[in-house]
Amino acid sequence: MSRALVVYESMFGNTKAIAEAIGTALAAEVVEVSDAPDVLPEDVGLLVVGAPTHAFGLSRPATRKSAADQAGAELVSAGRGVREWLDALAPHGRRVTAHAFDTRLRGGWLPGSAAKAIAKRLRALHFEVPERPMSFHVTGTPGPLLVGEPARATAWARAMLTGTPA
Ligand SMILES: Cc1cc2nc3c(=O)[nH]c(=O)nc-3n(C[C@H](O)[C@H](O)[C@H](O)COP(=O)(O)O)c2cc1C
Repeated sequence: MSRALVVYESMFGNTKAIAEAIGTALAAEVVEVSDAPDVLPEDVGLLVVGAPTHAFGLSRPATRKSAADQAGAELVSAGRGVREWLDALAPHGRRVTAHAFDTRLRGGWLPGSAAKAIAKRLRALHFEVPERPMSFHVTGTPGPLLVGEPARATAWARAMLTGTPA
């Protein structure tokens, strides 16, 4: 039977919390990006990928360093980011559905989103990406998430299973 896999990158733990809400709703394995497989397991039919928005897109070593300096001992992702993982991911040659999400600051004044960059890369890797990327919002760089965002993530994930937009 086909299963779901959730892969996340997170500096302060906010993207991790959203990934875990999605993972629970999908009964999926949830893995931090440094532990994510570079060859997608054969039985994965649904992939969900999330990362924090850094400098209008996906993190880079320099933005992760800046986040790590702020996070201190609380740092979650100490290794590679989703950008480097997707660069390393082997072609899978079969139909796999994928969804992209990010966390980002609330309000609309900053352009760009890591989720958009993830969706673009997933499509380039021949994943089926059926919907627009999804953003969940934090109140400041270290968080916390806006009240209700984990519940919104749960609803989004449930909608993936039924094919209805959240
Ligand atoms: C170096 C750096 C750059 C950032 N750039 C952006 C940005 O361009 N747009 C935005 O909305 N948030 C930006 N943020 C805020 C992050 O999106 C926020 O820290 C993240 O959602 C927290 O998730 P995490 O706890 O999983 O790391 C930035 C944060 C850092 C540390």
